Amino acid sequence: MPIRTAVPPRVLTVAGSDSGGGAGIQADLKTMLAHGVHGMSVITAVTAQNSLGVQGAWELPVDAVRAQYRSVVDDIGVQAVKTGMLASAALVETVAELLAGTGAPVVVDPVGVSKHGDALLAAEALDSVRTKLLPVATVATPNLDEVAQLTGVTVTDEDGMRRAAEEILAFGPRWALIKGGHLPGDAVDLLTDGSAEHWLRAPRYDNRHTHGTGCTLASAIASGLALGQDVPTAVESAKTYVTGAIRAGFALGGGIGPVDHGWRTRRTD
Ligand SMILES: Nc1ncnc2c1ncn2[C@@H]1O[C@H](COP(=O)(O)OP(=O)(O)O)[C@@H](O)[C@H]1O
Ligand SMILES: Cc1ncc(COP(=O)(O)OP(=O)(O)O)c(N)n1
Repeated sequence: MPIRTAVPPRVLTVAGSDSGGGAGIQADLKTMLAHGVHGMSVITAVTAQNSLGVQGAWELPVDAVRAQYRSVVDDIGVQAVKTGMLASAALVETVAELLAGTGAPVVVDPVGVSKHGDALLAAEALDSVRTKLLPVATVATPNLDEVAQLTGVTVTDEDGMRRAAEEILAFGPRWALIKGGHLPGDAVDLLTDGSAEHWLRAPRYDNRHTHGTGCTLASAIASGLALGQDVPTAVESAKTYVTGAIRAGFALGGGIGPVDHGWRTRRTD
């Protein structure tokens, strides 16, 4: 007797591997599993990484990235894509060119620097992110450091988040989600398409184990879009998921532990 007949939506992450399992491809696939979609990956770079930082990083050749993408898209198909660490200008441009033809919604997390301050994108790739990658994004999800790198705007308050969103939207994504996770006070993010404004507010959890927050949020948004949600609904629901994961983040190693991607299955209260 067949066990199941329904095929889950397929979501692709194009990102780097985090050996510690807290961010990157590993966070993305766990988040996708938690959302009931089928997660797939195009690995752009391999990092040696743990709770203390990034000890090494190696990019894959452009041809290896292209081949992984074609393998997945030409046979299996995708309902949404998320991008993360792209490492170099050549990889940013290759991925942007591939994504321009997908037809699926694309969530771009313009990963620049890890929480420990390790560079995950070459400085000379910033212009390719602005001119090639952001124009193909359905939603771009910069944190405030990435806003500063990409636009030169230093955000210190909610008005600054509005200005940052305008600058990011000028590069061409349909929606900008400016993450205010690095500001003090409540964890407030702004989602806007230039007309509608959605403020997402959550309590700030005083938990140092927050490795992988940005990857988790972007993958949860991509999962929601693949499930057929509109952008504001997918972002609201992703915010609820990442907030729960941060609240449940746990200590691993001697530094910053990961958020708990499985919090919905482990919570008892
Ligand atoms: N301590 C915290 N408590 C609750 N939410 C947080 C906390 N830190 C970050 N967030 C939220 O996590 C998400 C990811 O934001 P952020 O940490 O700024 O991204 P990144 O990992 O790219 O630096 C955002 O929704 C942000 O508001
Ligand atoms: C391989 C890899 N990709 C992305 C990141 C950054 O992830 P993020 O979710 O922004 O989490 P923090 O590094 O800020 O904790 C990464 N570290 N590694």
